[in-house]
Amino acid sequence: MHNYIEKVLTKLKKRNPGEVEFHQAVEEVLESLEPVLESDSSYEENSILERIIEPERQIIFRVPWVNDAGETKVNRGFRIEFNSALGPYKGGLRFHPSVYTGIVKFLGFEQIFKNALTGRPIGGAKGGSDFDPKGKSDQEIMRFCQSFMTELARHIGDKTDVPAGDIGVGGREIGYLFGQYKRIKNRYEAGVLTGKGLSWGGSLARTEATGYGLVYILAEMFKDKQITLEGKEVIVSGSGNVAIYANEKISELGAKVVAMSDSSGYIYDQNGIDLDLIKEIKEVKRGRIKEYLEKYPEAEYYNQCHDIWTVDCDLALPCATQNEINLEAVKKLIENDVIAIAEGANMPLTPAAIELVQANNILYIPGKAANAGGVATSALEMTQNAMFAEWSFEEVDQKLKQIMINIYQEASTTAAKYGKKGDLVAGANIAAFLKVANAMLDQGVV
Ligand SMILES: NC(=O)C1=CN([C@@H]2O[C@H](COP(=O)(O)OP(=O)(O)OC[C@H]3O[C@@H](n4cnc5c(N)ncnc54)[C@H](O)[C@@H]3O)[C@@H](O)[C@H]2O)C=CC1
Ligand SMILES: O=C(O)CCC(=O)C(=O)O
Repeated sequence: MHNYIEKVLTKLKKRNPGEVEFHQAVEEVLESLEPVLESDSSYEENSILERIIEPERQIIFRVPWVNDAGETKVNRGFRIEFNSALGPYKGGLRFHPSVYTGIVKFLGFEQIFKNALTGRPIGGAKGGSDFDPKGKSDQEIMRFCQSFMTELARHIGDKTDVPAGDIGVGGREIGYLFGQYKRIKNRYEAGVLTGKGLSWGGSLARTEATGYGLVYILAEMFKDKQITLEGKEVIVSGSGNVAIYANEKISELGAKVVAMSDSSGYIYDQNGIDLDLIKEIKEVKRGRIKEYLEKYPEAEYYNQCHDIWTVDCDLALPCATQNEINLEAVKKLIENDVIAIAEGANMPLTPAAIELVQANNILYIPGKAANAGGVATSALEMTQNAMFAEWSFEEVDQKLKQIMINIYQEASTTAAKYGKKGDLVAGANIAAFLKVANAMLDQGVV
């Protein structure tokens, strides 16, 4: 490993003890930068790595709220404003009990590079809370969101920092957050959040964008490799926003999704998953995936969500959460002759899993390229808000598709240029790094 990278990683671990997901995300990016650092010493001379791994601002705050039983609860809120070299901070909010600084920092760090790949003028950020939305009433969710925004409001703005959804934060939560922001600021600032409702500043196709974008980039890679999607059997983990719309688009293109999951287990339906039923269970009833069996008793349910990767498939689309595919899971996928893995989730493969995937020449698209369609469409939502315009579904979808094609081509050509032909991890990391690092050089020591 390049001395400079090794020195920075050692310092990172010392200064951010215990934040293992953050270490993992940084290590993956920095390791691919070796050819760049060797060919241009200005990054080292200007301490770009030391600066790029240090968030510009970290906000941690108390979120008190009252549950339906009248008890006062306290959660912790986070917003990590990581890098603004390319534009206002941009990235989602995650509500999940596992959220702590290490998770928010890994997600914020990934977001810097993902956002750079979209070609839109957006910096990187992430936020959230250790609040668990599971089992909470609508009123409890609203009170929590209002309390969360009461503090967050002072830190964000349409030209400062623009949050959106992530795990546990969808259209309902964005609505409550936006309502409270508007009330506090006494100003209709549509561009302060993305993922809004269609009648109050949201963009058509933002709901579908991450899942659709994932399939668009996969389709572009398959076109390049002359492989067809038609008839392929697919595993999509998760059954939330990304998973549902990845399923929708890949099915439309002729593939068959045979397994989906939630945090309690997974279902296998050899006839192909009935997506309308999944939407009903997850988007309307907010229920568990197991309820699928009530309509399709011949389908199978297993109560270990991680075992979904033992299902025979051609394509694996992890769309649930970080580190959901470990070495053991990848061995199983390879044994079952998987052709390609594309990451809808952020960092779903462990480092050992990625290494084995690459050693076996499995086609692989890393999350910061593969799931960039969501944030890219958020940037399109910001553009529409700034222009007081509303584009049609087809117009946004077409722009999204073109952005995903561009990301694939940029990652592929950059990989080849730096001697890593076919390695989209290196290609995506290097292409994104060059944009952000060069902007930082231009802007001086800030
Ligand atoms: N929503 C967006 O626009 C974007 C989301 N992502 C990433 O995609 C992933 C999913 O996010 P969303 O779909 O937005 O969240 P969501 O909250 O809509 O859905 C998450 C789904 O994953 C399931 N899940 C959680 N832990 C699981 C586990 N260990 N095994 C199986 N299923 C599990 C949940 O039950 C739920 O179905 C996350 O990694 C997120 O960071 C990435 C880019 C954009
Ligand atoms: O739309 C956005 O701003 C953020 C989406 C997101 O959280 C992500 O890309 O991981």
